[in-house]
Amino acid sequence: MTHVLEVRDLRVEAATQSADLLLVDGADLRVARGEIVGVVGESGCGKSTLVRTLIGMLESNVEVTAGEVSLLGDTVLAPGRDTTARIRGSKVGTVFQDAARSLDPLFKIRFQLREVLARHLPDLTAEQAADRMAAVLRRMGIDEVDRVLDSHPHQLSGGLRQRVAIAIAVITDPALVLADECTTALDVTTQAEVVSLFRDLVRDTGVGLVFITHDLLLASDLCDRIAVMYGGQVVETGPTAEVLENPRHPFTAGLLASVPSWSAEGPLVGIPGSAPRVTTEFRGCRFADRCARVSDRCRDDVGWTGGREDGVRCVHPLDGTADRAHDAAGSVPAAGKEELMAEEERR
Ligand SMILES: Nc1ncnc2c1ncn2[C@@H]1O[C@H](COP(=O)(O)OP(=O)(O)OP(=O)(O)O)[C@@H](O)[C@H]1O
Repeated sequence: MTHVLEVRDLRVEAATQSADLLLVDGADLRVARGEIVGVVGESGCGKSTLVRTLIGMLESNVEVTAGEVSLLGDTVLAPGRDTTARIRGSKVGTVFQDAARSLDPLFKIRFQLREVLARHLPDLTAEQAADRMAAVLRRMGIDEVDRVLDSHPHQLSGGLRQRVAIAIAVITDPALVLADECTTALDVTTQAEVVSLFRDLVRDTGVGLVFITHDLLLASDLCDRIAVMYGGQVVETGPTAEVLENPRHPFTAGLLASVPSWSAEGPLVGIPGSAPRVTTEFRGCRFADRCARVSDRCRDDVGWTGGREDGVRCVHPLDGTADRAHDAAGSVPAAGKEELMAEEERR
């Protein structure tokens, strides 16, 4: 099967004054037509770098050093070849957390949508362009099409601005949409509306969606498959229900244990400590220093248990809910447990 998106063994490095950092390491991701794949993880795990790589918007000190990316079977990124910037806006639409990044405050929405069409679909007549603009806004659940088209971004509510930002991302009928924390700044009700919009859009058009979020509840609600990232690596991947109901990576279990509704039966436990700064010299599991199951083997390069499609990057994966329950309460290394106990006592 030809996938809409196929990312293979992607490695992205950043040169800084103190060290060469590894922002994304060996990442794989596949998205089929009409599929929603969630990329979840803590802040700083490399989610946005992955998105910026896919749309050719990396900062000047950041470079792709290995791996390949294909869109609809065509290689768009490989050693010595990068055409990702060319397909941005036409075959790949992007929605960012802040609609301000997608919208220009100086221009009315009508002008901004027309600009996108003029750049990517220059053969459309004025009438066809007008029809398309009205249709895409209606698809976004917007009734007052003319008012919105004649507004500047600041005249619209936050929720409406984000709908327009999504409209800009999809007006060219892209094969793939990348949504990077695009519901994070919205209130809960608007968040639910945007999630429902995405669900309908994917069902009706067959577009592939990569939904980047740190919110596991949102991901569980929307996504068909999930890739959990930690320290620049995808550490666990599979169908959403399997990953979230039976997590195998201790980090995934820790993440779940810190979500209130998942931990209803047990204590709510955060993951003490923070992710390591991963330089190109770094070896071994990125999560080792925060993991109760750590052993010497974790200090070597850690491969996949199971495939990269349905597997876990761990040498001591959890097995079943009993393990998970134990780990949720005990996933904290000794030092972390002391921290938690001290905090309890202070309270
Ligand atoms: N240009 C850069 N130079 C050096 N380090 C960078 C650069 N861009 C990102 N990083 C670092 O790479 C890591 C991954 O960043 P990224 O923004 O991809 O993470 P993220 O998971 O999207 O986090 P967040 O949710 O906070 O945006 C972070 O530690 C970040 O500080």
